Amino acid sequence: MSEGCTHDCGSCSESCGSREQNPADFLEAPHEASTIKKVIGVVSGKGGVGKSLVTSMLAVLLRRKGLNTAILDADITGPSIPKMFGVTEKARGTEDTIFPVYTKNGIQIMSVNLLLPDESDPVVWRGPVIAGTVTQFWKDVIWSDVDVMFVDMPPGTGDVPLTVFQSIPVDGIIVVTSPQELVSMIVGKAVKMANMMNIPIIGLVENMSYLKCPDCGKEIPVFGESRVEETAEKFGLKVLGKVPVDPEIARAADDGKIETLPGEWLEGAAGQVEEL
Ligand SMILES: Nc1ncnc2c1ncn2[C@@H]1O[C@H](COP(=O)(O)OP(=O)(O)OP(=O)(O)O)[C@@H](O)[C@H]1O
Repeated sequence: MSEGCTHDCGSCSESCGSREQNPADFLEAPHEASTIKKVIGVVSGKGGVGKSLVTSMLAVLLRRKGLNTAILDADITGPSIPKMFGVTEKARGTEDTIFPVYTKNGIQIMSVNLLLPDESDPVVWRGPVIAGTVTQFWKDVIWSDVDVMFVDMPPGTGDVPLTVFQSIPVDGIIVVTSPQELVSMIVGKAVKMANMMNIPIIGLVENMSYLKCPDCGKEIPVFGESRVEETAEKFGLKVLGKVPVDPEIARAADDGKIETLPGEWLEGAAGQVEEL
């Protein structure tokens, strides 16, 4: 520690033993030909709660409003974005740049599945390689004139999501939960991670929240009563939307037709992202 240390590491270049790393120290610059105005991270406590569905629908809804949207699929070991959009074309590139693939409605996407020779090939890489791939998607891809980029994060709050948050300048986080989960614990972890990174949480989205009876319209809580409101209140967060369990949603996601879903349950969430 230098004499007269003010403990403000941000304004000092000395590499002393008590230096505290600032999250901004690890940020990577995007490709010089990229323009990205806003970056939103979408996280979940575990896999399969619908994080990719929520990411895709938000990109679709904002695209319908005329914004240029993009999805960086950071879920390297479980990439599902290209499948949801029915994109099978491979990404092209040069020696040191990669071009995203455009969906039918003009959303730019980049995913490891667009680079693998066969999309069913498993990715059996270790954490640092996975995090490095995500960073490459940020640095080496030429993202064209993007108003809002969504980053579909790897599930959980472990090492890989942490590294991703350190290297990409995320403006806000959306946490996707489902009623089957220990919501309070998951949201608590996401809040801690967001605080460590100095990134605001925009709010919570509950997926598979209820099933709407096709005959009487009653909302049935198939996976148990939702606790998302009380959790949101506990952590001072907003509930941005609740998505029902719906065979139409499953069909659209699995058949690559996510852009045809109305997606009205996430209009509020899309509005919040637009305002950020
Ligand atoms: N509300 C819903 N109604 C019906 N099916 C849904 C709903 N949400 C998600 N699904 C289905 O569940 C599957 C998993 O969804 P999704 O890929 O979005 O989850 P995920 O949290 O991103 O998972 P992972 O992190 O493991 O990739 C999808 O195939 C989709 O068809």
